[in-house]
Amino acid sequence: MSIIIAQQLSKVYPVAVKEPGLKGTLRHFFNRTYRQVQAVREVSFTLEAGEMVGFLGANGAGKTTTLKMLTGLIHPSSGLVKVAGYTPFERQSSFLHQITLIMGQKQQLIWDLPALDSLRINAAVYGIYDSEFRSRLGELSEMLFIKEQLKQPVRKLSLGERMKAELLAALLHRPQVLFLDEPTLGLDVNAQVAVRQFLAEYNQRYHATILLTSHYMADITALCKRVILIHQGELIYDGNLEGLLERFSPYREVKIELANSPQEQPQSVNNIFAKYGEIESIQGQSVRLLVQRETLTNTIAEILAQMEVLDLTISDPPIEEVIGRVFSAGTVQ
Ligand SMILES: Nc1ncnc2c1ncn2[C@@H]1O[C@H](COP(=O)(O)OP(=O)(O)OP(=O)(O)O)[C@@H](O)[C@H]1O
Repeated sequence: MSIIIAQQLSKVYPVAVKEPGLKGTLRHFFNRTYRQVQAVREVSFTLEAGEMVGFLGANGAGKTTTLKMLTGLIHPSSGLVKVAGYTPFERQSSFLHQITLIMGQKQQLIWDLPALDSLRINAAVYGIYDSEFRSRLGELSEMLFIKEQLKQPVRKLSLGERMKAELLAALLHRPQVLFLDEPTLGLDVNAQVAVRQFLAEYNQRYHATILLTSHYMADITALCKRVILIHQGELIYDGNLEGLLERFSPYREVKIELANSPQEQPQSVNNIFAKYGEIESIQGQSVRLLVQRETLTNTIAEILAQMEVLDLTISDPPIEEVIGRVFSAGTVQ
């Protein structure tokens, strides 16, 4: 059976509406009116044990709301949600032992204390015995390359070290299901890579299931074969990364290195290439075009027949660009 099941999951937030000024405040006090914000609308998906899935969406798409429903922090307005066989919002202790929620922008470690003290508190909360605590601490700190820093007050740690300590704290009870909301937010490139490597290793070692949101596509491409995309609260794609490119980008990027610089005026050069596809740039002998996938083979054959070409490469446009286009389009067919 799937370890995560979301069926027709919806969340509507009632938001109090207040007119400006004193009159508005008084009216609001005696007769409160509400507006409904549909944050998530009939979202359905399942995850199998051991899967690592990217959960993508623009700001305000409903990702955090969905994660909160999956971890039982909020009730769904309608729909069904099961995680590891439990109904999350019942918040049973045995359920909480199986999951963790890590939010990049929130911290659970106590700021003025060494991380080790917070870890000991967590161990006590989860009923982890001392010998087991030591062994898990040793294992996780080795995987995260953090040890001595755990003895310093958290406020003195770098952002990357703090995130590692946060991960350690969140995983001490060895959860099977990890919900990660922007775990690499604000980290420098090296720290991002370290967190990614750690997550991949945790997933492998414990066969853990991971649902991950991130605005850094590098996190997703490095870790997730499958992605779920939500847009304005609705699920618009669930499948592999390559399929996402096919579905939302009907183009491929063609880079051509010509043997000679075109002799014609810039406008005529544009006309020559415009018939092959959308011109991204023409700089000296280098031309970049977006060519429709269906016409790609014929177009390449024609270019090679018509021009002297030194080098030609075909690639998918960067995934950030494709997703950015989907989100900024406002609507998705
Ligand atoms: N407690 C709340 N009360 C009212 N509206 C809310 C509440 N939490 C979220 N919303 C609204 O629900 C929608 C979805 O928000 P959510 O935080 O789930 O999006 P998100 O995809 O996580 O965005 P981001 O990437 O910016 O974190 C937004 O329009 C947001 O304003």
